Amino acid sequence: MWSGLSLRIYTLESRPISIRNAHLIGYNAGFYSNKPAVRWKYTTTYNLTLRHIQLCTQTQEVMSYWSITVALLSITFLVYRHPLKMLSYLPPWLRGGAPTNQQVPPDSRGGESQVKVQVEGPEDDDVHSETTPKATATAYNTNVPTLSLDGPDHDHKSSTPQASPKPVSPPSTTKPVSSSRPAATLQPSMKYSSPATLMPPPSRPSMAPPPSPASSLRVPSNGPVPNRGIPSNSQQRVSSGNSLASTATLSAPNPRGKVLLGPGHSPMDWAALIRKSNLSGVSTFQRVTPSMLKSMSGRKGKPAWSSWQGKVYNITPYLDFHPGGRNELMKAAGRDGTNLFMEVHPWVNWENMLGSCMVGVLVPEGAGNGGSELEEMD
Ligand code: HEM
Repeated sequence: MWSGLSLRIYTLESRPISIRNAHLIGYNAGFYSNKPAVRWKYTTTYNLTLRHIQLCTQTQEVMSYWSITVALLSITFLVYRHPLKMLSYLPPWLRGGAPTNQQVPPDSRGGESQVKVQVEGPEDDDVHSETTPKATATAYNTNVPTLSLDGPDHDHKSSTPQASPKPVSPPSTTKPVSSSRPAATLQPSMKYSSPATLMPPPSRPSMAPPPSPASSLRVPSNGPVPNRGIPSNSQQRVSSGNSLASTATLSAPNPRGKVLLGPGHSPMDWAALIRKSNLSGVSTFQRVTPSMLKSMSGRKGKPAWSSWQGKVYNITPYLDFHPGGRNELMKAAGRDGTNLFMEVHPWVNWENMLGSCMVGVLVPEGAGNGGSELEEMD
């Protein structure tokens, strides 16, 4: 109806006019017209326009009332069905005395506000029967459930699950937290997730060193070398038991070419002996010439000396302790025994075993016996 009347008015005036002034223009045009038909037409149009305007005005009023009514009903329905959600759309000044986390920073809230949240927690069951401000507390408590765990006041009774931290209280070893910050609520979970409490003790390292193929060939840096068998390519010599043989060593060799040592002449006994006394047979270090070394052959009451890498040793005390026998060892007496030694058992540590038997150093012929110089060198 509205659009049809508007079209008629536009047609009569041949130009767009506002609806507010259309009836005035049509009325004036028909009033001053000489033709009755035109006058009637315009008058009718005028009357229709007036009626239309009246209808429109009434329609607008009715529509306005209906719109307002529908809007109010919708808002009421939404507030009734979703009070929490609708509360969030309200401006802060309309929420009144229901502070939320978004309004107040966590640091500025004291213990009283937190306790208030706890007390209002049980009222969540009455959300359907309470008004909108009552539902405000429910919304706040639901959005921030952790605030109810760190409430410092234990005298407030609360039936909410969040307000019962006692069953999961931290262990006694945990550092107590005096503050009511939410960090205290994390302690129960830290109890079960701490690696320090769950980490098993480290396994004990084995006291025995790992075996290695080279360990059997390693030359000990200190102490005597144990009585070991010769390698397959060693040149074993059987003790023949000549005139130099004593009762300390037996002439019967074993399959490895070693002789049977007498009682008290084991390698262990030799190790104990060299720790106790000086077995060199001289009071000071000697400058030993080759002729002097040759004279010390172990015969005719003289000690048996042997040189090894430029050093002279008195091997006489070791004769009865030598696993290869006296005769084998005497082959190096009065001469340099390096080659013989290295041919049989290069793995043996000569210096350690005969350290207490060292006489001096081998010097060229004519260098003389300079004991004082040896002492200075030592
Ligand atoms: C003065 C220096 C010497 C020392 C400290 C010495 C020490 C030893 C030791 C500790 C053993 C036992 C080796 C083992 O059980 O693995 C041994 C064995 C033996 N040594 Fe000597 N020795 C010396 C000189 C000589 C010389 C000069 C010869 C030969 C000319 C010789 C011939 C033997 C033989 C045949 C054996 C037995 C086989 C063996 O166990 O290897 N040794 N000696």
